[in-house]
Amino acid sequence: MTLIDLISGEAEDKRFRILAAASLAGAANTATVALVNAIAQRKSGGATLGDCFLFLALIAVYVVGSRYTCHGVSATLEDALHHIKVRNLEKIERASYEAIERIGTAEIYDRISANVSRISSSAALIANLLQSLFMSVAAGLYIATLSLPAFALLVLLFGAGIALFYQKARDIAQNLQAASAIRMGFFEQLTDLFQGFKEVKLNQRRGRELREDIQGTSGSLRGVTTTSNNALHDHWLFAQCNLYVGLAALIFVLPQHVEVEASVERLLIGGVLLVWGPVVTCLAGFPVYLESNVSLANIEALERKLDAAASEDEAPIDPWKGRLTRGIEVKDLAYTYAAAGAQESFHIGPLSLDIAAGEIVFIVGGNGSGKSTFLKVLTGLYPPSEGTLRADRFAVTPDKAPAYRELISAIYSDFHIFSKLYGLLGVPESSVSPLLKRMQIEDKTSFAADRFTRVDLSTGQRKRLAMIVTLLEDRPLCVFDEWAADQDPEFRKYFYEELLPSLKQQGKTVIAVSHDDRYFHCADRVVTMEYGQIRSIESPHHPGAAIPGAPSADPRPA
Ligand SMILES: Nc1ncnc2c1ncn2[C@@H]1O[C@H](COP(=O)(O)OP(=O)(O)OP(=O)(O)O)[C@@H](O)[C@H]1O
Repeated sequence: MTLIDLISGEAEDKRFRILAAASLAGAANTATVALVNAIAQRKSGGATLGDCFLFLALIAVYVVGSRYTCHGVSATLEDALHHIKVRNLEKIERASYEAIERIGTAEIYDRISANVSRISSSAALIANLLQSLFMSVAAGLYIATLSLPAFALLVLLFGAGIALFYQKARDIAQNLQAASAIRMGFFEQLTDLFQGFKEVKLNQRRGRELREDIQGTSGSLRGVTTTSNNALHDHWLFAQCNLYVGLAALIFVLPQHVEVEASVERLLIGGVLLVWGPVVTCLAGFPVYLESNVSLANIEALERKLDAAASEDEAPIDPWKGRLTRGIEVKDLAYTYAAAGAQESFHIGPLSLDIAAGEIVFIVGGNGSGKSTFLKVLTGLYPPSEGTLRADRFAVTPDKAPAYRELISAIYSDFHIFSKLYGLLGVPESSVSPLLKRMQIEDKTSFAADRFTRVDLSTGQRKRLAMIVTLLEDRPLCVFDEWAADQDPEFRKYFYEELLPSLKQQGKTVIAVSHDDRYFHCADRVVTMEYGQIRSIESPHHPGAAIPGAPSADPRPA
């Protein structure tokens, strides 16, 4: 799709009015020049009062037509871009977490913000282009009325020039596409720099090496952009030469073959100069037009990826209706990350585990044993590659996964606190304040107008804010990934010995990843993971008791 297709599709019934306004503006502009030419050619008398009125009327038509065209194109383009953004946001919402992780945030940010802005900046260009096009047509007709052979000669010359121009434009578009890919790499490296700024500050060599990499990318970008700009300038020169050829043909070639009066000759030259203005306008805007088309192609490519990633129905099947009464059954469940290069990708499973409603289960194990990955599968973020996940005996299939996730309130290790309490908008301050007190952060932040007044707190305090959100959500299944890791000893004790039991008392099921072995007794069962497998399932309240389904063999891969 090109920029013109986009605007044309969006304009619908406005399309005709915009085209009519552009053609009126173009024709009025041409007629103004023709009128001035005609007055200048008069042998006697000069301009009349009628000429003066006609002149003013033509200017008025031009102003009204041009204004309508510009405003119409700009509003239509902004409407189209707004729809693109809204459509993509909906697609992002319906895409699986796994797919968004794979696509990466750099590409999505770049397409939905930078590319959309680039297209937005071309509205004036398109409006000018439309008017210039009609002006060229009107000027062509004017030339045709003066001399048909001159008209035919110019159409032949300009037609050949335009065909060559567009042929070459394809190479430039490819260059612009390459520049766009490099620009995204540049953006990723800048993100790396700012996210790791502390680390860069502590290590000059790291900073230097990262800067060298970013400079390398910037250098590549400079190379590709310079090539594109040079090619565009060469194009512009070529088009200018094409016009000179047209003028030369009229002055030197035409009179050799066709009888042309001197006065007509002058008018013809005036006519060509009249075409010159709009053509130069079009040429000057050509780079922006090409770049906008590349941006549009990028957005379309992202949309295709999001379409392929759309795994979730807007109206999922919901057999649970917000309740979990029996529990969760995991049967031979496995998940494998997508392979990255030659390295074998990590996988968990096959895992089997039953979690009864109201139970507190700790998932423990060494770093990289697959605990967080298991939690993501358990919470319906990653679809199992094999096996089944059931809640209250209903299989969590893609058509039910969104409803299943509504049973869960989770604080992942890379949790996020939203700027507003989305999902809970309208919750009264009187419900939040006691929780701020309970989490001992009432002197650090408060709650007003659907948001916490401050969220720039310490990691442990931010986790307490996340816990407040969980408590407010009041869902039957609570999942915590190393929540206590950043808490002081006093609060860690509070989490294990008071908070978790109180959740259990409310009938909630709790699954928590933990490294705090001194609190393992707070769980009903402790599931130990190793190399993506369950190594053991123990019940701290019944040590040594045989746990059904607990594997005993060494799970390490052979
Ligand atoms: N997004 C990802 N893409 C590909 N592989 C991943 C991804 N996230 C994790 N892994 C792989 O999965 C392995 C297990 O990671 P996971 O976070 O599940 O471990 P963990 O047991 O929670 O570790 P820790 O105790 O350190 O938090 C990692 O070693 C890594 O190789």
